[in-house]
Amino acid sequence: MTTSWADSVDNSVIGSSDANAARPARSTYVPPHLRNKPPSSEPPVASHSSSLPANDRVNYGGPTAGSRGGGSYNRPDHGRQEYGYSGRTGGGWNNRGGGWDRGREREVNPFEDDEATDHAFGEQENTGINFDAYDDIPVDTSGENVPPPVNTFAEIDLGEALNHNIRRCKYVKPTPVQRYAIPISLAGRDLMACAQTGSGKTAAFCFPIISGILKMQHVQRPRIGRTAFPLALILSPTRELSCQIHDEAKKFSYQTGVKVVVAYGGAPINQQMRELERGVDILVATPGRLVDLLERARVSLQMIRYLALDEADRMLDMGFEPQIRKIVEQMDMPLQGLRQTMLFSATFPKEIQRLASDFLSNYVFLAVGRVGSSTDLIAQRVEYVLESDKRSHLMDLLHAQRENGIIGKQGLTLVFVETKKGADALEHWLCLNGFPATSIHGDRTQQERELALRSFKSGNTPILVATDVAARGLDIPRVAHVVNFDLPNDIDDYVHRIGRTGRAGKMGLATAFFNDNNFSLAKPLADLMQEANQEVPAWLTRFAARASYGGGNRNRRSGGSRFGGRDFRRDGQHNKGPEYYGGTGGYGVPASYGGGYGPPGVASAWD
Ligand SMILES: Nc1ncnc2c1ncn2[C@@H]1O[C@H](COP(=O)(O)OP(=O)(O)OP(=O)(O)O)[C@@H](O)[C@H]1O
Repeated sequence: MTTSWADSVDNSVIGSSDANAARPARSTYVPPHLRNKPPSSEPPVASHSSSLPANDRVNYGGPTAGSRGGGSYNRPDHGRQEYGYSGRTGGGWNNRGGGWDRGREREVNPFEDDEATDHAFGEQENTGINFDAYDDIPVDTSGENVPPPVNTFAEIDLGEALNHNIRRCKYVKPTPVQRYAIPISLAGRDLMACAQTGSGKTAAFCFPIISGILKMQHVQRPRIGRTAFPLALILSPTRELSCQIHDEAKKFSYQTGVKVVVAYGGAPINQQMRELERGVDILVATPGRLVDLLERARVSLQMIRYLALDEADRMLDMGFEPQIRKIVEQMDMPLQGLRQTMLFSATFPKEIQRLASDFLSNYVFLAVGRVGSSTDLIAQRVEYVLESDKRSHLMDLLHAQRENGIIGKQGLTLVFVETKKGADALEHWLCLNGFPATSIHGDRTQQERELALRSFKSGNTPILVATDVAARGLDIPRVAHVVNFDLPNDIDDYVHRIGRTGRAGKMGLATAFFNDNNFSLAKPLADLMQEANQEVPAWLTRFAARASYGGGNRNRRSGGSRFGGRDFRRDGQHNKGPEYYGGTGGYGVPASYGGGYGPPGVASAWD
């Protein structure tokens, strides 16, 4: 029995280095940042003895063995019972209850929404995937004893339940990144994977995690107050992306018994804490909200077996690195080697690769496609447009689209701007001019952000004006056109932005408005377009030449080899000190990277 705060500190589990170790029950969990603190009369963390079932996974064998501490998970689905906000009823919060209908304790069918959407858009199946587009894609792996790739899902032992969900997702065969990354991860190897936008990275890290959890035997988790002990942690830089990964992971783990929970900023934390109390195997989170939950002792990372960072280069750039280090290195997560770590992105600058290697152990580096580049599926146009002409130019584009019938439900347009104010103003102006638009940026409430995204996805407002908060990861079907109304400062941001179209083998169009203010982007943009077999206008080539001579190019990919993603370990310089990163040209002057994400003050837009 815990009698005092000091006792609870003494009794707490301190820095487990053995993720497999079963811990004796304690009544109060003390988060690592509070351990060894002097006793206080007011414990900062409420001590609750709880009879709630812990998340023990004992002998869980998949769909046929479907039982766990809290009851059977293999109940037939009885359809989606809406509670909370559905978007159709208006008001309130989107309920992301981990896919459970609490009223009836039944797992909600996550595929129902897809079926409804397919029906609404007259689509029967995922037939748009053009795998031929990927056939001659270059693939590069490095590291010791790299496990060989597979050609089909059947070749991989993912388990019947997961295979069934893959079929439900209408995934017929693995995409190239999945062909390589899944066997590497299933072999237990750490992985740094670069693959082009829209190429299926989410499944590439979710499948091995879910399959690994299903294979775990006798995992006994501590029963400590209200603390949740997830087995896997997936971190992503934005709230919307975390929600999307959560939705995908729920589909992949439907009726497997694996419980997925999401925690992100801007939404009520109490609701998320309640969900965590009900049990969690895979926690998908944004870093800020996770740190909050860790400090409140509502989550402990001591049982983590799998750590995945999506958009890993973004997660390790200047804005997020301290939070990520805190989560991974200063709380109670097992050390690298004792957990499996997977880092994924479409872009991986070398200085970030070096930082990332701190989190990895004997890892495999995988590059699929011209990494850091855009896919050939996106037709890229760049037009010289003065600041003062941008609105009328956009209007011309939209009118042309309307005439060609590619606006509305079947053809969504995503317009990127530099600032939150700029997003509001452009949205307002578009609406005034008869183009239904909405916007997403860091100054909008989370409810507004989620509502805007839903309205855009459904085609109700087929134009979304966005800041970089929507640049990464979001998988919105039917985005036909991405307009860079304001170009970003960083070429990697450009790659991610235009990657909101041309996904999963489908074609897309990206138009950029360029003017003298974008001088520093001229060379990397021209290089990138050339790499992707796009027509580079003569005036841009001239800008690029001037930029190379005049030192105007401070962008990190100025050296741009044809195969942009290379394992930095191969350079033989990765043991060098900081001077390596201060080199001229090529990758990385520290002052330039991160520049694309704006000053530190705007980082909140990403949380
Ligand atoms: N094997 C597959 N077969 C068919 N479709 C797939 C397959 N794998 C993934 N997809 C679909 O491809 C789309 C893009 O996948 P995903 O969002 O994981 O891309 P990504 O590589 O993470 O992109 P980004 O770099 O923008 O984050 C999704 O709609 C997903 O459902």
